[in-house]
Amino acid sequence: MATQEAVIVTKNLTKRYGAITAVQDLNLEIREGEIFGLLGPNGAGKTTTILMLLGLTEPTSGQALVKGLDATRHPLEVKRIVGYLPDNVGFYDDLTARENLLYTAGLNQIPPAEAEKRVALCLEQVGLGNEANRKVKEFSRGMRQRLGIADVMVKDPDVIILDEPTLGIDPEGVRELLSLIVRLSREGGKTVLLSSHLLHQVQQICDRVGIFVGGRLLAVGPVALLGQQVMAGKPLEVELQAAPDDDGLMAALGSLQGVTGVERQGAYIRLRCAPGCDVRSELTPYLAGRGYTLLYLRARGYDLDDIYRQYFQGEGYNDGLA
Ligand SMILES: Nc1ncnc2c1ncn2[C@@H]1O[C@H](COP(=O)(O)OP(=O)(O)OP(=O)(O)O)[C@@H](O)[C@H]1O
Repeated sequence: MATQEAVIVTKNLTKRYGAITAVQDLNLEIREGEIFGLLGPNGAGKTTTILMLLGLTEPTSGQALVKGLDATRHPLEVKRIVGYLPDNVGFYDDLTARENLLYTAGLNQIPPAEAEKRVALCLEQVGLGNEANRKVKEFSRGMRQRLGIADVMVKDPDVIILDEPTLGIDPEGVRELLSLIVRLSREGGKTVLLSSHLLHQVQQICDRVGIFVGGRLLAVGPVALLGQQVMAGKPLEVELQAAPDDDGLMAALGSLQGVTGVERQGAYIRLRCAPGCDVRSELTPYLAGRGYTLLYLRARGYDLDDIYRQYFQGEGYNDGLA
């Protein structure tokens, strides 16, 4: 569980590449044991931020601190406490999973007997215990990512940074990977920073998210709170499905008091409510009284896709980033 102690802190962190400002005045605090999602489209500055936190890129101005250590001044100490999974993790394809992790253990000066134990445990933790002696070239992308997490775990870091960890993995693989990340945080007490543009996935596991666009952090908080902020003062829109889905249903919905608009959107019907009005609690009895059954109901604007879109629209971005 997250405590109040900040493990990752950035203070007016800024990085310019010539005329391009990749990261602008970033002020962020990530607490111990927290899973924090850094969200943004390609080019938002996520990777640049991560590289500055690891001491791999020098900030133009400002500071990146990990457990109080300035990443620019103490890159080696920071690397000791941070495990980093880049978006394109590299392994020796002709070596087995176990041999690859033993190599990492060696680089981290873990004594051989201890290394054998840790490697076996890490492979077990990521569900690759039975694949330890298979060559990595036979692994799927999902297996490689899990091996990447095992590789990060070998040195038992306090902080884990994952750059687009779920990219290119099938839905089942994504589920496994996300539950693994949650276990590392909840059971292992690790602080996790992950970057992603895959919103539904991040929404499931992050305690807080930061929305990052054009090098600037536009909003930070738990997903539910960001939803409330984005939607404050706007009329409620709900999305629903009901059966039987006939013309009478549309007419009935249109005559419900407090509804100002009804339209079809693909498989769903979208209702717009009058300002300050919320018809959700009335819908089930209202429809049941007219012979309809409510099958699905959701308030729009409160999940991460909607929140993200609102911020992008404000910044001149458009849809299609799910
Ligand atoms: N070494 C570099 N030299 C010049 N410009 C760079 C360099 N690295 C990044 N940039 C620029 O900085 C901006 C932020 O890039 P960054 O890779 O941090 O974004 P990102 O959010 O991680 O995106 P992606 O998901 O595509 O990796 C981009 O405009 C990019 O072109």
